[in-house]
Amino acid sequence: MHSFLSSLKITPFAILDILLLATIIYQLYNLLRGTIAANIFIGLAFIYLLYFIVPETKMPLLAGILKKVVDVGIIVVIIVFQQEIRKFLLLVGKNASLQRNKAWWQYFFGKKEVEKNNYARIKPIIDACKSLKQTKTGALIVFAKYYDEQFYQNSCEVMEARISKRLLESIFQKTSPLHDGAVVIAENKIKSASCILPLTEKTDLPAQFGLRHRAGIGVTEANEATAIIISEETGELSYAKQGRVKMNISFAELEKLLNKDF
Ligand SMILES: Nc1ncnc2c1ncn2[C@@H]1O[C@H](COP(=O)(O)OP(=O)(O)OP(=O)(O)O)[C@@H](O)[C@H]1O
Repeated sequence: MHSFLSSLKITPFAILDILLLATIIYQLYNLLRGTIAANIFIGLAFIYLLYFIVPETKMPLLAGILKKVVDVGIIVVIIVFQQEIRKFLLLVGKNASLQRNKAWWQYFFGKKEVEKNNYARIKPIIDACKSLKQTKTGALIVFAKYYDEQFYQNSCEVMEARISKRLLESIFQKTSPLHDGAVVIAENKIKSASCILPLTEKTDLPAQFGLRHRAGIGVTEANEATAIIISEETGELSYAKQGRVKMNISFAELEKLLNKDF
């Protein structure tokens, strides 16, 4: 035991190695938590475990089949977890560069100035949400950190419009041809409206969550995006980020969240 411990060298790289691995496992856990993919992952982990146990029990047929399954395991993992791998890579790549830009901006222009600019940017959105809540008009507003043309444009009406309270109100009016689906905001513009988004596959959501909420959560799982969901039934505001949702948030909370994320 002593010689085992003394053979372990704790170098800075070993610590970095452990920290990186822990971060990757944590991000994977976040991506898979509460989804069907989590059950598939457990199933695959179980098969992998059997692959190690069965040869010890001298059952050649089962061992042979398990070996064949594990041999093509990596291909199975890539196919089954295609969406999750995409989300994970997006998270690793795009988020890192965005945070860096924000930090540089704050360094040069000071935090106060950034907050002031941000408030001017988010005010029309908050005002629109207040009015939509009051009139119980259902709405879904997505804030995409990167506007993935391929992802959004196939299912959306392209807008490229300046953000304004009245425009957002008009889009979500029940008589508007664009009211069905989501508005996507990116690059400080309303990029598109009437977007059909992927629905979350989560099975542990509140019973009152229908398609609008599922789409709002789904888009934040598939993309580097956040979403405001206004319920037509109750007028309640929810905020989705990285596949998780905060329900019944106040406007003060919304302002804080948008200040941070938009
Ligand atoms: N895939 C989708 N992408 C974007 N929007 C969608 C999608 N599917 C449905 N919607 C929007 O959700 C509306 C239907 O909402 P539904 O009543 O099922 O949702 P909900 O989550 O219960 O919200 P509410 O509380 O407003 O009823 C549709 O009219 C449409 O505008």
